[in-house]
Amino acid sequence: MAQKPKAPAPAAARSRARPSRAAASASTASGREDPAGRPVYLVDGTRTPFLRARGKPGPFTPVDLAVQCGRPLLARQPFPSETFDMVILGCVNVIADEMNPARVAALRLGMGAAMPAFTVQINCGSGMQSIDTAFRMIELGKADVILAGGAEALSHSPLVLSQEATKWFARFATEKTAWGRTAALAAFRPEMAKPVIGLERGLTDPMTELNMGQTAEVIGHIFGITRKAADAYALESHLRLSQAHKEGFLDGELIPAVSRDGTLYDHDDGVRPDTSMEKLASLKPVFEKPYGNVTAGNSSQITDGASWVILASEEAVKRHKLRPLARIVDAEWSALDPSIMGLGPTLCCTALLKRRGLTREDIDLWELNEAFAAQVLACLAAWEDEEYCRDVLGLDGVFGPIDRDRLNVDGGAISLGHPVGASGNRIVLHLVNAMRRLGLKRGMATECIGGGQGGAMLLEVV
Ligand SMILES: CC(=O)SCCNC(=O)CCNC(=O)[C@H](O)C(C)(C)COP(=O)(O)OP(=O)(O)OC[C@H]1O[C@@H](n2cnc3c(N)ncnc32)[C@H](O)[C@@H]1OP(=O)(O)O
Repeated sequence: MAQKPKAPAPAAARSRARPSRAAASASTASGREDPAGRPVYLVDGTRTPFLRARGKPGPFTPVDLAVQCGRPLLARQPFPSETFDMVILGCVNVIADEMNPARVAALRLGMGAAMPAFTVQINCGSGMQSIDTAFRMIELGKADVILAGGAEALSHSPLVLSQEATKWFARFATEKTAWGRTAALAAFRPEMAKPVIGLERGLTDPMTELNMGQTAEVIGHIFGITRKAADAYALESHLRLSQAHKEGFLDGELIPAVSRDGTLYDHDDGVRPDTSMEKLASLKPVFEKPYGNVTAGNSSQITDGASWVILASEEAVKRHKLRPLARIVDAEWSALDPSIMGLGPTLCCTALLKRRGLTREDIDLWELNEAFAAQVLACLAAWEDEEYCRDVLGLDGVFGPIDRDRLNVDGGAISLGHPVGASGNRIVLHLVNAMRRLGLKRGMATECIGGGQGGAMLLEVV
């Protein structure tokens, strides 16, 4: 069993009944029978460079990002864009002039006025949910070719005002007399102008009032993840991504973007090849001061970016002579206490493998979204913890270790950034490309989801 850290428990954990390894009342959708429908293939995909949010709105809105990597993707297909049956886009922070960004993106991509499109929002699971929804539609014979993506511009996140402010604006707008408007004006209080979702971009769970970093502190504490282990994980993430850039491992997947003023954005700008354990150790905890372990260096970065994949049925693959990259085998979603949301991957991956009659050893490559180093490491520790595996995952023995050489081999959200609505899509796309490069067969992409959920997708290279 992992050692408890010497520092006091994070305030987030002390201030409420601290969930133990076994306390998670968790569920998965695994009761569902496998519909054993038509095979579904991932045939292509692209993403934009991931660009750090730098305190002011960046060069691209969510739809701009979706269009930037969508246009070259559509252009390189052997069929016209009207062939798509549907466009599905994950986006968490939709901006006011891009309501239903899926549809706005489809129109701006020139996919025709008759192209149906909808947006999905399940926080950090949005970009993977779009793939799962497309997968199920094709599997059930409701569609043949779907464009499924995720787009997020955290630098453009709208500021959301309180219900009190909303009521005040409604009252002011509907007062018909000068006296009524004056009375409404007199009722305005400056604190009403304070956004309830502000520059922290909705990264606080509304039920527990813990922000995402605090939830990482909680599970890091439960599983005894040390600061040194988290920093070492973060350092490796930067080294792996910078190596992947150097070796051209991201070519084909990463598409440069050009802003309206003509500036070219052709690389992920969050990666720090020059970081070191010393530099990481010097950073102060951000979410639990002064004893926490989660810092700017071992957290995912706040970033803008988009990613698309194309899914196709077997018939569509034959008809358009497409080259499938992988088959989507199955997907699974789980839910758990929001204050330990980071453990979501342990539930859905375990349930998914069980349903498929597979074990951890059958998975050649893993992409586990790096929300926080402490969160990734807590998942790995949970899978090796007998009590957790028995009481929460319902296993007879431990799930077992995941080899670091098979996990996030080209870095992840700590070095690359985490545009929340896009990341789930990117990890699926990258998993497929990395498996093909390494000559591997079966991979799992998984992510924790703010609000207390987890998502997992199983793919096989064809
Ligand atoms: C379900 C889920 O997926 S939950 C996850 C959802 N996403 C999140 O919650 C986002 C989590 N991340 C964050 O909130 C933010 O990145 C924070 C609050 C941790 C940090 O934000 P910022 O302070 O803006 O980060 P920033 O990148 O500016 O780094 C702060 C400092 O650390 C330094 N730093 C950061 N990383 C490193 C590094 N790897 N090496 C050396 N220095 C570093 C920076 O240089 C900077 O120093 P400076 O102020 O002297 O320039």
